[in-house]
Amino acid sequence: MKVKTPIPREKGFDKTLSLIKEGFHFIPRRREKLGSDIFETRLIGQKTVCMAGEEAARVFYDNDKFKRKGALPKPLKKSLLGEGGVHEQDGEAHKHRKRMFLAMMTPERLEDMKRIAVEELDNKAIEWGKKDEVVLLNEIQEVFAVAGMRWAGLPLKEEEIKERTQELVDMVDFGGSGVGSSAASFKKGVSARDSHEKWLQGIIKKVRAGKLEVHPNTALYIVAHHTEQNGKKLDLKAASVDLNNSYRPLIAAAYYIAFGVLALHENPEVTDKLKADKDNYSQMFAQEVRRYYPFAPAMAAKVKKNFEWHGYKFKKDMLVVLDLFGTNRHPDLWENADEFWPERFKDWKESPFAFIPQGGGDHHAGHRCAGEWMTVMVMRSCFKYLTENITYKVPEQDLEYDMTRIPTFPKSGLIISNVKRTTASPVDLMLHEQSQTVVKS
Ligand code: HEM
Repeated sequence: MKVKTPIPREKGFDKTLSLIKEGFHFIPRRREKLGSDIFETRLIGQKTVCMAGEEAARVFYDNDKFKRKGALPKPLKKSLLGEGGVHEQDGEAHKHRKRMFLAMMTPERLEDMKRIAVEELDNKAIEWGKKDEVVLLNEIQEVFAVAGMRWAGLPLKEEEIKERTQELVDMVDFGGSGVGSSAASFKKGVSARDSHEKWLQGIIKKVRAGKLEVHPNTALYIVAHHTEQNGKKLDLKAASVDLNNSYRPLIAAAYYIAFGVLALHENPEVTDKLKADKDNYSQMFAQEVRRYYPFAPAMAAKVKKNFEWHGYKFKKDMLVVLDLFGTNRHPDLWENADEFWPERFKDWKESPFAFIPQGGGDHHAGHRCAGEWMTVMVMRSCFKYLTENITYKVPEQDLEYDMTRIPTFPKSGLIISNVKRTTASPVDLMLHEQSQTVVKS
């Protein structure tokens, strides 16, 4: 990690507009220009420290030094994350709420998720075979939306699928940069959340009243009956936000699937390696997709109490932003960091602070993503399905992706054509693959 002391300060006024314009490039460019992995700037009208690298992530995920209350920008809360959920809890309240999520992620339930996702994918592939071409990102978003809602135990009617899927997509992708999307698309994200939460609240009420029976191992049951530290059930709003948090983020993994198919297209030798799956190649491939391709650019927190680090005084309530994407591409941590090379994960010395596409640190004690194991398992199975169970072509299209858009994806949405199912059922795929249910980082 390169640290210049005193910590450099970016000249000029508030840089929020530059952040919106530059997206994933905002922090990495300034680290380069200022020659330091920590620098000071101004964002949303306040002094802000931006930082990147393993050492920075270790400090950022120290619960004694940082808190989440007041750190998340309002647009993100209103659309993507919701208000009153696990993301903005701190201390014991956070640990207690996080346990609720981790109780859903048992090995059996993760296997369930994988099975359901492959089933939905196979159903879709039957439809794809009847069409000239399909936009893979949209198709996988629907696969994951339906799989997530089924897995969570929600009573989803056939005629509701399109509407509920669109709500989930609008919450995650509100039409451009997550920070700087247009007012109209942001409004779409907010109204999608309102409608979805209202639907969930109705369902939770029925479960609590004993009018809807649901298996006790499902997210729906666990959230509906979860009690807070004060012994009271979660209030209905928070319950709907966190129930949504148990499956909505799977939509994010659809972007990784589109990027993975792009990687397969650009590196044709990878397809055979994926099929052979020697040394758990599919695991290495999924990890490299998460490392190399952009999804979450950064994470924000506020200083909990004054401390000094590298001679810099971090003052209580100061805004600090960790460069997630830049850490995954940091040259100190990754050889040829800007190359797509799954084999790098073969002898990788696992570190919970060097590889942080879904946050860093400890899943139980900190804010690291509760769905990381699920993400990797589902990604592996999808990539294996797409290479072993179907054949397809990638026609001429615009495969560029815009690094100022958050989330970003190949501009065409990744069109595939001439889809043919090569096996009648994906059952072999599911049986022969032993899942890794614990991904250390
Ligand atoms: C591509 C897939 C995903 C990405 C890129 C992603 C990314 C992230 C990131 C960056 C965080 C914040 C870490 C922090 O606060 O420092 C997070 C937290 C979280 N994620 Fe994910 N996530 C993904 C999939 C999932 C899935 C599938 C689930 C659930 C099934 C999930 C549930 C959560 C929850 C509940 C939190 C809050 C954890 C906490 O605050 O303690 N995520 N995720």
